[in-house]
Amino acid sequence: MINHGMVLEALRHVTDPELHYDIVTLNMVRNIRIEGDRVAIDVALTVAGCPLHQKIEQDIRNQVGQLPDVKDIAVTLDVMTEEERRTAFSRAFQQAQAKHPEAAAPQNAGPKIQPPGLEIPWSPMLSEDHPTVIIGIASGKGGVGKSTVTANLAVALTRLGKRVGVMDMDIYGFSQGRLFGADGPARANQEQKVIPMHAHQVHLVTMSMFVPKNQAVVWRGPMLGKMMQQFFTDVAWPELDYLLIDLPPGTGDVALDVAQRIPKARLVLVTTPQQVATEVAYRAADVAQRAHQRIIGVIENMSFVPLAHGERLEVFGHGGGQELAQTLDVPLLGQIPLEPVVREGSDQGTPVVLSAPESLAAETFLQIAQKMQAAASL
Ligand SMILES: Nc1ncnc2c1ncn2[C@@H]1O[C@H](COP(=O)(O)OP(=O)(O)OP(=O)(O)O)[C@@H](O)[C@H]1O
Repeated sequence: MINHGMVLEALRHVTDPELHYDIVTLNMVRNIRIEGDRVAIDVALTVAGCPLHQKIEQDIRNQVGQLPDVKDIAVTLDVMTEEERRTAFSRAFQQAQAKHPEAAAPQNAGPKIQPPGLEIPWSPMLSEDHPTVIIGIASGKGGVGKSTVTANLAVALTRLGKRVGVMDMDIYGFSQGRLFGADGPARANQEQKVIPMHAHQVHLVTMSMFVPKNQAVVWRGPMLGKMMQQFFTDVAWPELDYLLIDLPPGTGDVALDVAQRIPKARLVLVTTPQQVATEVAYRAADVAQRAHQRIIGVIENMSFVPLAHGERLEVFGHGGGQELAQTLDVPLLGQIPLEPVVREGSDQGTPVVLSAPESLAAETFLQIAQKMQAAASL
């Protein structure tokens, strides 16, 4: 005789291909009905039009089909309510924590997970009158050096005596851990909140603290918004003068979430001198401006290779940053040279501002940090 417990146990072997946890743990199984040798299962998917629904359905059929006496399986797929999605997300987050038992708090519990929701203030840091200045670092295109710029500006700000945090919201391409040479799973404090990593005087929270090494994150928009919320609510941020948020490239959900949920956040756009990069950056800026987000300046990265006698080799063309800044009517905060020391510093986990402080790039980062400070306070 099949019973409810046997079906549930079989379903524990079905994994959500995106969240990487089983569908029972994630609260995706809404209902199981058993009539003789017939089993009907109702499953709620995290988002509508989930492209992986066929795989989930097939896995359910495979697993439940292995139970003795099961002749017929009916699977009904629906979409989670907002409340169910929050629960699924929280559970995925908790599971990620549980996978690193060595990171557990003294009482052997993971960081507390607040059920995300508008009713809970994300963080006092977000209120307009809180002194922490929040700056999102954005780019239109990937690969223009946004993460490198974020890490170096953070370190440059500490050199100016500021207390700085970095929130790596570049969820798909998270790299801040590597750039800061910081590794290891999330650890929790007595209040069960995540303790940011601390490297080169910067407090850092990044996805690499929550996912196993080399595992890609394929969560979609709504989940990413929740992630950002948790990066505020469930992290024990210390007192900060600046919080820099490394945003994913483009104009995706996270950038819009920042605009809508953290209206006090300022935005800095990173581009290369190339026309195409500038055009894409402009589109990102356009979305930000329409969401009433204040852009405080443009940074042009990989502007030129410095040659002997002050000459410059403009590998990626000329003028993109200036043009973008003019179009947006904001200052061009600086032009960072393309220098091997920048990449080398990043690869070794020490941003160039510290690894080669005498380099032109390091000097430029410090100047930009000063200008950014001034621009953010206006
Ligand atoms: N000014 C520079 N000089 C030399 N190398 C640089 C410079 N800026 C960035 N790089 C190198 O370019 C590569 C891309 O940089 P980075 O990962 O910071 O880009 P990104 O815009 O954050 O990318 P994505 O958005 O795709 O994650 C890295 O290897 C980095 O070390």
